[in-house]
Amino acid sequence: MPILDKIKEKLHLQKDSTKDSTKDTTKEPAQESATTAATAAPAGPVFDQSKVDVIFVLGGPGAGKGTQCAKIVQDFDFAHLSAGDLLRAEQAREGSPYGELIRTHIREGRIVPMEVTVKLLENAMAAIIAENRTANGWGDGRGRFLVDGFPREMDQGLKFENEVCVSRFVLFFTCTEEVMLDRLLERGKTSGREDDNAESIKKRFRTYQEVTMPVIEHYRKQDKVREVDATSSVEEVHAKVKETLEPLFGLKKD
Ligand SMILES: Nc1ncnc2c1ncn2[C@@H]1O[C@H](COP(=O)(O)OP(=O)(O)OP(=O)(O)O)[C@@H](O)[C@H]1O
Ligand SMILES: O=c1ccn([C@@H]2O[C@H](COP(=O)(O)O)[C@@H](O)[C@H]2O)c(=O)[nH]1
Repeated sequence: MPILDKIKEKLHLQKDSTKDSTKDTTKEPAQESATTAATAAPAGPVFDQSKVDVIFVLGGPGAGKGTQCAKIVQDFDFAHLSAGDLLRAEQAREGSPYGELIRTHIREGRIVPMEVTVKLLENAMAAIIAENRTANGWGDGRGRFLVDGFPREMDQGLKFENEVCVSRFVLFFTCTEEVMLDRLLERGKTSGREDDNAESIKKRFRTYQEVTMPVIEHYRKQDKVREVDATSSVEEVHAKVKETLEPLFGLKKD
């Protein structure tokens, strides 16, 4: 069986609208299925953008996306989902049929087939929303997510926005390759990541330039990019991020 079909089958990629706690449930089931059958159109995003805020967090490898997301969740009521972390967890999960596929893609700096990543993100969002958090922007099917390191390619973004949730905007961290390389080589001394070595980093930079930068340009044309220079210290970068987010979301209440 082709690998993508195998992935779809194993991850149960057929839409399950019963999981959706944010959708309009007032329609009669018969009416719903009749509409679906008549138009055969996709059901639309699982999560309603008026209830669920998604910020895509992008920037080159080592720009500091993960570091800044960790700081954002200290100040704001967001849940942080790193696409790379979800993939590494799936890779390490005993019995996962995708372990080897994910490992080789990550080592080669390539993008894992989007079906896997989009489903992992959707599942993680659904699980967090089901917790019914009481924080600002949460509860009753609502939620706020930083989706870190995603979308890495245009098709991923389109699939996520068509099937999971439309994003609010992209938080884009800019940094020079020279600085990012230094950071990643330093991180590689302790991270245990198979892709924090000079050879993989070079490939990741190429993928970023060729495949991910067009995603930024796409959202820039829609005026959906908030850009932050990430070359300065962690605290300085965070201060700039805070200025961007505070008027929109308000600080966490202690
Ligand atoms: N502003 C900063 N100044 C100095 N070092 C930083 C800064 N931000 C992050 N770092 C360090 O650089 C390394 C990479 O940061 P981080 O993991 O946050 O980047 P990333 O963009 O998430 O990377 P990747 O895409 O590879 O996961 C880490 O070791 C982190 O501690
Ligand atoms: O949407 C995604 C995100 C990540 N990957 C793969 O994971 C590695 C590491 O990602 P980090 O964000 O640096 O943790 C990345 O190089 C890709 O190989 C992906 O395929 N799709």
